[in-house]
Amino acid sequence: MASFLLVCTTSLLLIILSSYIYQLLERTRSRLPPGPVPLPIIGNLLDVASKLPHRSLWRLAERYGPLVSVRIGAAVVVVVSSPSTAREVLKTHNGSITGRRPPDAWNGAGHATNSLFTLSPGRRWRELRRIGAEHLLSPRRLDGHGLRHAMRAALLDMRRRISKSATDTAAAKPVEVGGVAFETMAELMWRAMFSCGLDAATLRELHGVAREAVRLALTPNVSDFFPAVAAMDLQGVRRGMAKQVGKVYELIDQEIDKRRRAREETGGGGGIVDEQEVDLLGVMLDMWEVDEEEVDEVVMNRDTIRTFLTDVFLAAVDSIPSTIEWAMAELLQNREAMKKLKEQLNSVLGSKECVECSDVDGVPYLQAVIKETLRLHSLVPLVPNNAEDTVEIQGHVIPKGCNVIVNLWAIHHNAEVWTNPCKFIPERFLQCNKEEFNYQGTEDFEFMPFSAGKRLCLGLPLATRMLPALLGSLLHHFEWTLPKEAKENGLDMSEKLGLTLAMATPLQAMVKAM
Ligand code: HEM
Repeated sequence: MASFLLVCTTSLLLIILSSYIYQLLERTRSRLPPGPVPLPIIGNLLDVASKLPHRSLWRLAERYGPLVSVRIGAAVVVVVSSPSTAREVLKTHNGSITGRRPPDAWNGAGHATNSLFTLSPGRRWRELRRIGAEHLLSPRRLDGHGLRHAMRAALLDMRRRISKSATDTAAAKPVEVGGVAFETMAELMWRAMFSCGLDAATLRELHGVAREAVRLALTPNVSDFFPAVAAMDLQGVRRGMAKQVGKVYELIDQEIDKRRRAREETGGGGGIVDEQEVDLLGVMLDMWEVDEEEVDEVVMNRDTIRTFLTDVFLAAVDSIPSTIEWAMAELLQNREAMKKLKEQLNSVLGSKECVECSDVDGVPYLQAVIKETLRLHSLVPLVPNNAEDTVEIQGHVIPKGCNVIVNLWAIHHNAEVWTNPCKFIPERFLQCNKEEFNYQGTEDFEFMPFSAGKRLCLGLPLATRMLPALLGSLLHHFEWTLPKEAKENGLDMSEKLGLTLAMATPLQAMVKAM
């Protein structure tokens, strides 16, 4: 028995050693970008494993250069960390490096099958993306009557809610800034999707669901690095995600059923108020009905509707509140910037009851504060792609099937591009020509919080309208200060990475009505 065990152990060690040597030789032969030497089996897991991978990958780039390759379990990953290498991925070779390999979590409830975030750029992705960009989240639709009305209603509700805390001076308690922004965005999205508001219990439930779903979405998961064991879902991440996504599906299904019944009763839309017919669900149901008649071209059905609406809902209630929270945290610590911004808002808005998106176009410092927040706290720090063909970048080979991560956070902190990259200086966006730093992914690929190329964020038109309107509203109508404890001990600015990069300790602030 002992000799049998010895033979088994020796064989196992030999297999591990030879696969290790093979990996090293393969790396030299294949002209992969440089990187740390991988260990047997786990590869470079120890070099990159961290709760904040954008920072550990940034440190690797400082040592090995703007193109680094690492091996994590069975996967080869190339990390891109400079404007010039990002241009190669997001422009020159954009046709070949926009594939997706969805994290296993996204397979929960089959979500990845129809999710724009995880579909590879085939026909289904193209069609869903076109529908999203042209019909659902286009500037024309967002500036149309229905959505402008929903935005206004959500902002007025926010003002009312904060006013309650602001006037209750006897028991003045700090307000959770991200929570307020979450409620506003959730209300807005529900109105935009279904033309109805959310009751307090559903709002609370959705807050819990969103928090858990964004945590699970990118949780480091052994199933992603060792696909051979993925079916077991050892950490329960896929099951957890299925549960959260399932709750949103359930609420969306109820709205779909309600609307379909109403359409049947009124003979296909007649009698239903106009507002409902132009909301996102109304537009998607119209497409579904057309698709049902043309059986060959089915893109829209119950699955695609609920996946799309779940995606945009979660993206909006996570990304925009997190950005607002970071911006407020920076402004609360930088009283000069806060004062300057409030003065500009005051001179442009005067005593306006509600800040609308169109008003705040004329407040350059507000736009600069938002850009600087998105640079310093890059909300989506890492953009994952998959190479669908082998390509060559700056003399290195990126093999087909390899994961290619663009480290937007590292690019936004590149000291060759940004003076004092770790400091909050909104003025840097005022000193340059306006076109130079638009949001569409600049020509020089130095500032691109929404990424660039074919997979540029679909929510960009909504985000660039809601961010200034929301931040402008918070600041124009209220006076904000840090709670006593944060004033004395400093604010905890540490990060937590979920679907987006959020503040690890939710920001609390004292508020007074103006
Ligand atoms: C501060 C706000 C936001 C930031 C910084 C942001 C950033 C990003 C980034 C960096 C990507 C990855 C692009 C790529 O793969 O190259 C992305 C994708 C995406 N975003 Fe956003 N986003 C924001 C808000 C939103 C909102 C509000 C929505 C929806 C209403 C949204 C919907 C999407 C979708 C659907 C994709 C996937 C696009 C695709 O792969 O085709 N985002 N976003």
